[in-house]
Amino acid sequence: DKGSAAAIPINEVDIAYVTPVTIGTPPQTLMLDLDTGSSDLWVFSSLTPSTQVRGQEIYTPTKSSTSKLLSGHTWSIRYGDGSGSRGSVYTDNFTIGGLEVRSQAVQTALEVSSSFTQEQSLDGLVGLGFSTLNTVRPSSQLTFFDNARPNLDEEVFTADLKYHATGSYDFGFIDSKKYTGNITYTAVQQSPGYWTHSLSGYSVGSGAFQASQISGISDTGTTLLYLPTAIVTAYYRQVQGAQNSQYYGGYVFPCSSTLPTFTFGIEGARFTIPASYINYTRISPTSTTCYGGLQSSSGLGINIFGDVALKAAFVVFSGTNPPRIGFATK
Ligand SMILES: CC[C@H](C)[C@H](NC(=O)[C@@H](NC[C@H](O)[C@@H](N)CC(C)C)C(C)C)C(=O)N[C@@H](Cc1ccccc1)C(=O)OC
Repeated sequence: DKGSAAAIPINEVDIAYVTPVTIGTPPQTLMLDLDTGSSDLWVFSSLTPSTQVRGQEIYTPTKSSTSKLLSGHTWSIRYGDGSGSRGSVYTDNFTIGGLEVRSQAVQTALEVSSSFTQEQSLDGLVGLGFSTLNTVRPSSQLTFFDNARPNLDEEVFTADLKYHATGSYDFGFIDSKKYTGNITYTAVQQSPGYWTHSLSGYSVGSGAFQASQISGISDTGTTLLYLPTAIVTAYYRQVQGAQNSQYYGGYVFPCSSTLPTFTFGIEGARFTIPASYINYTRISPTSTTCYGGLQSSSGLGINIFGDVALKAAFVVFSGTNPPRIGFATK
């Protein structure tokens, strides 16, 4: 078995990517954020208070002949950006890109935080982290990937996220048309449940490569790239007028500044993030001050290789034993 689906940016600065999925019988289509940084599959639903729904598509379990309440089960999740949601649980048929899982746990939101209400193009998340992170209690549930794995041609899924364009997620196969050269794999530490791995180092612009093991998580659900302060300050030292703003909560610079590229290593391979990906967004529509796509991880307690980095590569999440992650140029 295998599947392939679009990864569509939800706004003009790629703040997140959504993928069409179908749930239930007859199929209900929702646009969900496939998130390797968490492991709950939750959706806006008919149980979500209408005051918290603003334009999202909802899943209505009572309209599906194959839905079943997972009685007595609840969930509650908090993300690194402070957002969160909680609710009850159904099982139902769930399909991404033609790949179906029967009796997938679909977590129906009874409450969502305001940032989810405000994001009207995002109808929920599909957690693709390791199932150990799932928050359903009293019994935790398996991710879509863990449920699909026994039927997949190959125990992998791949992410081909694109800058200001639609990319794709593939399940069960590696599409050789989507990358160039070889895939470089590196070991994954699967506890506590993120896709945790190391970079072999970095370079700023045409500067020398600094070899150093930098551990972090590859997280398709996080927009930006968060690295240790020393690396981030070395980068912005090359940017005219850059400053670390308390007010804006990170590095900002004049939008007209010339930014260097940023290169990260995976084992012996090198991946270069174009300057345009790091010139992330104006701090307001009419401002000439811009916010960087590379920020310090010091407040997070974890380095996060988010979309700004991932969209510079073709990424293979391999559920083999032991798990590993692969990067290729494209
Ligand atoms: C089950 C909880 C999941 C795994 C949650 N995962 C995350 O927060 C990770 N991914 C975050 C998501 O990708 C998020 N950006 C999706 C959007 C649409 C809201 C972060 C760390 C990159 C987590 O670790 N939450 C922390 C809260 C946290 C994390 C980081 C920093 C500060 C606080 C927690 O509650 O752990 C039990």
